[in-house]
Formats: sequence, C-alpha cells, structure tokens
Amino acid sequence: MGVKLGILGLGTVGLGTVQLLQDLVGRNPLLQEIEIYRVGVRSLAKIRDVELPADVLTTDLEAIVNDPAVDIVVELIGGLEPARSLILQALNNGKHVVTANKAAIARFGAEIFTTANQAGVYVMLEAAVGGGIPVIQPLKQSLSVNRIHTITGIVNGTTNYILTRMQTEGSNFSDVLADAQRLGYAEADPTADVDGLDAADKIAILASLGFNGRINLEDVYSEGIRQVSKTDITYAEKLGFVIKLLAIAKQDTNSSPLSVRVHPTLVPKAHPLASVNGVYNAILIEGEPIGQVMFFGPGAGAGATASAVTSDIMNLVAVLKTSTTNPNPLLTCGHQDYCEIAPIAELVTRFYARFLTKDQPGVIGKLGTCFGNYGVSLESVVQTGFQGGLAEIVVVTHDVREGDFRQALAEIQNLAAIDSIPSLLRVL
Ligand SMILES: NC(=O)C1=CN([C@@H]2O[C@H](COP(=O)(O)OP(=O)(O)OC[C@H]3O[C@@H](n4cnc5c(N)ncnc54)[C@H](OP(=O)(O)O)[C@@H]3O)[C@@H](O)[C@H]2O)C=CC1
Ligand SMILES: N[C@@H](CC=O)C(=O)O
Ligand code: NA
Repeated sequence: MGVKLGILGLGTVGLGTVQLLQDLVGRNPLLQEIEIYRVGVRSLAKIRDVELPADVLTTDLEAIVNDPAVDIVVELIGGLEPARSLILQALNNGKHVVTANKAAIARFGAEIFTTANQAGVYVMLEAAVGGGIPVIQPLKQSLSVNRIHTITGIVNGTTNYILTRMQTEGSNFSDVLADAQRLGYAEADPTADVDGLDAADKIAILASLGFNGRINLEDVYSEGIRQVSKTDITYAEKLGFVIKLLAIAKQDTNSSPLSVRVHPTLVPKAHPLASVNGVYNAILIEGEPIGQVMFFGPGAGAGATASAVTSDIMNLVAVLKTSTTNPNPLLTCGHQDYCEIAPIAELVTRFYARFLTKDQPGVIGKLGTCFGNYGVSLESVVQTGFQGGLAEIVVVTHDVREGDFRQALAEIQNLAAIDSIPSLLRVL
C-alpha cells in the first residue's frame, strides 16, 4: 500500500468513491496503490452501506488534514465552511487535494489555487462540474490549444431532471424535486440547484478554464427554474422548443468582455442540447480551430461522480510516483488576472414572453408599437388561450439587446390593457 487517502465525507459521493476503491477488478492497476487511511464524517452512529475498519472512521476532520501520513485529502463534505479551511490546511501541510466542491472553488478558487501553487501541490476538481463527465481535464489539457468562443452547458442534473419530468409527464415541481433529493442528485440545500446558483458556480469554473482568467462570481448573472411553468413548457413545445436551464460563457471577439450567465432558455428542438434529458448533463464547447465538441454524460449521482473523483485521485497517485520537483503546468491553475464580464443589459439574444391581457381589440397592435419604439422586432406572436377571462399572448423576438427589451417591457407593463407578464425567457 503506497498512497494514503484522507477522505472527508461519506455521503452520496464519498460512499460511491469508497465503494469504487473497494472493488478494483478490471480497473486501472494504479488504484491498487491506494489505501483508504482515514474517512471523516459528522456522525459515527449512521448506518452506511460500506465496511471500513473501525479506526478508519473519525469525526475529527482537522486531524485528517494535519496527519503527516496522509498524502491526498479528498474533500467531499460540500458547503463553504469548514470545507474551505480544511482544504487550505491540507494544502499548507503539503497534501494534494481532490474536491467535488464547486461552491468552494467558485468562491475561494483564487485563495485555494494560490495556496496550492505556493505549497507545490495540486487541487483536482473533475467532479465539480458535470459529475462523471470528463470536462475539466479536457479543457485544461486537450482543448487548451484552441481559442474558445463559447461554452454552453446543461450543468445541473437536478434541474434538468425536474424540467424533463415536467415536460414529459406534466409532473409537479415539488414532487420531482423530492425524487431528485432521494436519488442523491440535489445539493444538501436544493435551493442552490433550483435557483441556478450551482450552475453559476460551475459555469464560472468552466469559463475560468476556457478563457484563462479568474471569474468574479458576483458578475455571473443567474436565474433558476422556479418561474418555469407547465404553461410555458407547453407553449415552448408548440413553438418548436424545449426549456432547459443553460449555463453560457461567450466571448464575441478576443478582446471583448465575456458574457457569463445562467437562465432557463428555450432551446430549438433540433439543437444537440435539446435532447439531453433527466440527470444527464452536456457541455458544448466551440472554439478555433476545433469547431464544436460536446461532452455528454451523467451529471450527478454516486457512481458517476465517484468515477470523476477517483480519476483525479489516480492522476495524483501517478504524480506521487514521479520524482520531479517542477509542477506539471497542465495540472496547476496559474490564473492571476480576472476576466472582464459584460453586464446582462448588453446581452444580445432572442426572448420569449407571455402576457396576460384584457380581451380588447388592438392589444397586439399596442404591444407591437411599444416593442417597435425600442427596436425590438418580433419573430412570432401567438394568441391561443384564455386564463380567467384574460387573453394569453406569447411573443418570440428576433435578436435584441436585453437592455432595450427591458425598456420596452417597462412601457408595456404600464399599458391599461396589460394584466401581467407571467413569463420571460431567453431563446437560444
Ligand atoms: N451528489 C452528487 O451527485 C454530486 C455532488 N457533488 C459535490 O460533492 C460534495 C458532496 O456531496 P454529497 O456527497 O452529495 O453530499 P452529502 O450531503 O450526501 O454528504 C456529505 C458528507 O459529508 C459529511 N459532512 C458534512 N459536513 C461535515 C462536517 N462539518 N464535519 C464532518 N462531516 C461532514 C457528512 O457526514 P454524515 O454522513 O455523518 O452526515 C456526509 O458524509 C458536494 O460538494 C457536492 O456539491 C458534485 C457532483 C455530484
Ligand atoms: N446538485 C448537483 C450535483 C452535481 O454537481 C446537480 O444536481 O447537478
Ligand atoms: Na466532471
């Protein structure tokens, strides 16, 4: 037994990782060099679907990161603290770290990677984005010779699972969320999933790798899926779209600011991301000279995420077996500067909007005039239903600057004929 692991956390991902490491037949022989030396948990009394010697489990996580015998710390407790402090202590103690914690990396990445670089150790995070899908290492290595233009992803398994079931079964939002929690997809606090914050953390990480700079998380615009209703899913379907929570990072020219955002989006049914359903994630990367490349696979769940965590551990085992003093630049993170992010008002996109209006003659004309005043041109206008005596009108615009569209909406909101604007979604 060569390399000693100190694993923090034995929940969905921790358990999946330990189970994988205890079942090595047919896997990479390097894994046989690993010893599960300590596993830190909150409760020793909890019954767990794994056998570990009694002296391996502990509730003293600090003792693990400070134990000189531990070579690699695998942080799978999630959340911000004590995860951040434990990662920093491990790095300061000269230990490599593997983490699945996108929340901590997206907020404290600068501090964590600076500490790792100073200590001459690595922080590996393949599981932090796209669960089991290899996307971090490909962006750092295989794709890094490209100039990346756009990263468009479905990067949250929980919300994709919810939207898929709402679309295919007409299911109710809260019932499906409970299923996603039971299946181990959701975060400990599922509002991070539902409100788009988990996807924002992930696109910040991908953008940082793709566009070679740090991303200030506060600059990432994010909307979740709470406002997506069955009505909108049905209208989108009729118009030839499906609704997906997309995370997008885009740079129009090499010198223009980045646009980094998360929001529910109408995706044309023929687009490759439209058929990514359930807990599956996909990340479409566009760059030069490669063109388009798409990564697809399970975005959450014990086994899939354990695959990513264990591949990182295996990379570090290989590093520990190699005796070089210079760090491998393809495994470190060397970003020092922050990327400039464009405000959401500058975004140019198509919009879908649903209006409830009084059933009066000329309403559509008034809407058209207000939009026209701000240079918003309409691709389609549909009036199909009635809700409680109000007419329902759905419009899809051509490409428009978001700031102009919002100004038109503010004027429309004041029209006497307008009751409300229940939905506003962007269109890919
Ligand atoms: N679930 C998924 O599909 C995926 C999760 N991730 C990320 O992986 C990480 C872990 O997620 P997941 O496995 O789902 O989380 P769980 O909530 O299932 O597991 C968390 C584990 O950490 C332990 N723990 C939490 N806080 C403490 C603490 N303060 N002290 C000691 N132990 C603690 C818990 O102990 P105890 O068991 O005793 O309560 C539990 O074993 C998160 O960062 C998450 O974002 C990434 C990709 C996919
Ligand atoms: N809660 C996350 C888990 C993986 O990162 C998700 O649903 O995608
Ligand atoms: Na991944």
